[in-house]
Amino acid sequence: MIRVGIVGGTGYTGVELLRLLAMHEGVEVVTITSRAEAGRRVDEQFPNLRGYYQLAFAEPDPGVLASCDLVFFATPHNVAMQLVPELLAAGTRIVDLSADYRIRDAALWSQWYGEPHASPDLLAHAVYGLPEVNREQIRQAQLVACPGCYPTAIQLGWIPLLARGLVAPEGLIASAASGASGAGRQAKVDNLLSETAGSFKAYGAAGHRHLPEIEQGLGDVAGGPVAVTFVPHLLPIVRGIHATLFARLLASPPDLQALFEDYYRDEPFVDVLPAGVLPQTRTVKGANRCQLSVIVPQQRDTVVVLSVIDNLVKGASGQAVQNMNIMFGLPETAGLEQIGLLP
Ligand SMILES: NC(=O)C1=CN([C@@H]2O[C@H](COP(=O)(O)OP(=O)(O)OC[C@H]3O[C@@H](n4cnc5c(N)ncnc54)[C@H](OP(=O)(O)O)[C@@H]3O)[C@@H](O)[C@H]2O)C=CC1
Ligand SMILES: CC(=O)N[C@@H](CCC(=O)OP(=O)(O)O)C(=O)O
Repeated sequence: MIRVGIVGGTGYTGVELLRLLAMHEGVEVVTITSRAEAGRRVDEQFPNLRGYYQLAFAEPDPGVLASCDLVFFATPHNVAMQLVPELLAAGTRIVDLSADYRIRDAALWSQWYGEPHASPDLLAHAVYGLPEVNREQIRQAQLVACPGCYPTAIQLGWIPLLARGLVAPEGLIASAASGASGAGRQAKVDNLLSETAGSFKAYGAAGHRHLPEIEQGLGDVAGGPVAVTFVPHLLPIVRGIHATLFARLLASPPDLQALFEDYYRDEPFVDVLPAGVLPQTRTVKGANRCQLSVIVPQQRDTVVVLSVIDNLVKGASGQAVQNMNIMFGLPETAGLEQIGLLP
């Protein structure tokens, strides 16, 4: 049994980790933290978990966390980076769902996150936890930085085209939309039902903090710099991301449907839909799955990729469990076989 700790158990990604790990036979959750709810039973706070956990929330205790084989951080940025150095020194492995270790360049991180990085020396040791790109490095990693939700949907859509050098790397355009759970469980006026329902809007259009992460990851795949225009939107749904990705083809392309199917043939959690079938957020809701379609509208020189994920599963907690499975030599699909909820 892998002894697991979770820091940040009362956010949406924390409770989603608990839901997924309850079905995972190789894991025992030994501690789960919340400062606000310390002492309260987990299944009292989240009745969907009744019968699965006997635990109560606890204050984060570095000693208890250091006794775990693996600690998940499901916390806002600037939390993991304070505790991770001590836990790594104790031999505990880390999967961080926050942005603290996603960007290799500490100055670039500070520019987008607005504060100095607390453990910049560890950035070079962190492995970016997108298994479809970094599976081999993840196996040995002590510290895995789980990708953000938009970066997961967007990178998986463009990777086959950039890896094969088929599109112009400097002119990539991503229009993506997220359900409101992407903003977390903190109370904010912008996320009230009456602010979101029945409406659709862009936000962060002048620059979103996921941009440097997307450009870094795609640059690694392309083998050189890429430039992305990224505009996120807020969808009046709870879960789901839909990304519409535009890129200019450099030459008359090969059969792109066959290329995508071939590229992701052995990936358990990336599903290239048949030609003519377009993805929907509801078919991946609750599932650790990215569904993709590739199209060349009007047979011109722009290729469009459509990519959907559940932001809380393949975009966060499911991907975190996938990383844990790889790190501990378990079947990659363990605990992650849920089918999307339709409708
Ligand atoms: N929501 C999503 O779709 C996605 C989120 N992420 C990332 O995952 C992380 C968690 O997101 P989400 O679950 O939405 O966040 P929430 O804001 O909903 O939850 C935050 C959790 O962190 C705990 N926490 C906050 N501050 C501290 C602190 N200083 N020390 C210890 N614990 C703290 C809170 O508990 P308490 O304050 O009681 O201790 C709470 O349990 C974020 O970094 C987010 O960016 C990544 C991908 C997708
Ligand atoms: C709808 C919504 O507000 N989404 C969030 C994305 C949250 C996320 O997952 O990003 P990190 O993991 O990098 O925090 C946003 O745009 O800020």
